[in-house]
Amino acid sequence: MTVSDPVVEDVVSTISRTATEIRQGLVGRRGTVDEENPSGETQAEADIWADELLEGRLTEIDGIGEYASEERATVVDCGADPDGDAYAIACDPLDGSSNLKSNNAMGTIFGVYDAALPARGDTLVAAGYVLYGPITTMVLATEESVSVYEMSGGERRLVQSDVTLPEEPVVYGFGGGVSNWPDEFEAFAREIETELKLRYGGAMIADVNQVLTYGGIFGYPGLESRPAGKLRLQFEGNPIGYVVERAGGRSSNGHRSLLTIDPDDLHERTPVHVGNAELIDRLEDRPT
Ligand SMILES: O=P(O)(O)OC[C@H]1O[C@](O)(COP(=O)(O)O)[C@@H](O)[C@@H]1O
Ligand SMILES: [Mg+2]
Ligand SMILES: [Mg+2]
Repeated sequence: MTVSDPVVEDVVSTISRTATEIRQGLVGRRGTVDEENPSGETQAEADIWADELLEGRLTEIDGIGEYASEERATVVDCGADPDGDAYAIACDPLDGSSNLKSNNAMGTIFGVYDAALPARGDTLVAAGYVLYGPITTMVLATEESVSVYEMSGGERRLVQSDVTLPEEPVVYGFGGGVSNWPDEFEAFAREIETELKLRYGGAMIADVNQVLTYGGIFGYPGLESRPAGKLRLQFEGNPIGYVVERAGGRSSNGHRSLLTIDPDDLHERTPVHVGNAELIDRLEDRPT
């Protein structure tokens, strides 16, 4: 099934082809390099490599005006104007790349914004992620629906359309470390852990995919030591918020939808909570 917007279709098929190469190219690129990304985190060899592959391909697409990623300081200008007819793409080339060491799941996240970056999440026209699990899958949310594809040989094959979160939540995963959680979040987490089953793997994409599959909640809260949390709004929070909201769930920074935050900076961080609406409502009901 192709996406009705031809530029978005071009982006999605380019990411499908590139993701297959990224997956194969992880072999031999598990080490870190002596560089930090704009968020001050040590980069893996694979982070830089995946970013360069995606940048090279996506900036060639007609109708794409900007490319930005977690791994580069500034927006790449590709000529067309995202405040006019063109779109802007924001990527997390490898989400969860610290899992390379232990060979656990990782992903590639993308958002297609109809605005110059940094942009609000409610200007997204599509967003999704590739999950490098035992099977490489893509979850794609557009204005029309949320679909799941299995990827093989650079092609994507639809396996589920009109995806919605299961009504009965089953799993939860919260990042950041209990000793670093603010008291209010800890109290919420204590409640949730008596109701749901823990699933936390250290790659947001893999953890969110469990929430989408089984129902539940994923959160990376603001921390005592870092009130804005760890995850980045443009590359992680917004795309994942868009996917989960399109699938009938909710996203939040603890107070309101991630998609309604006016960004000040390309690399700004935000607390991220996504999942079944009833659970996100309960989280927001607690004063923080
Ligand atoms: O190691 P922690 O604190 O649990 O952090 C895990 C979180 O960090 C991330 O790995 C950050 O993403 P990157 O790997 O793209 O920097 C998330 O995927 C994940 O949810
Ligand atoms: Mg990430
Ligand atoms: Mg990353």
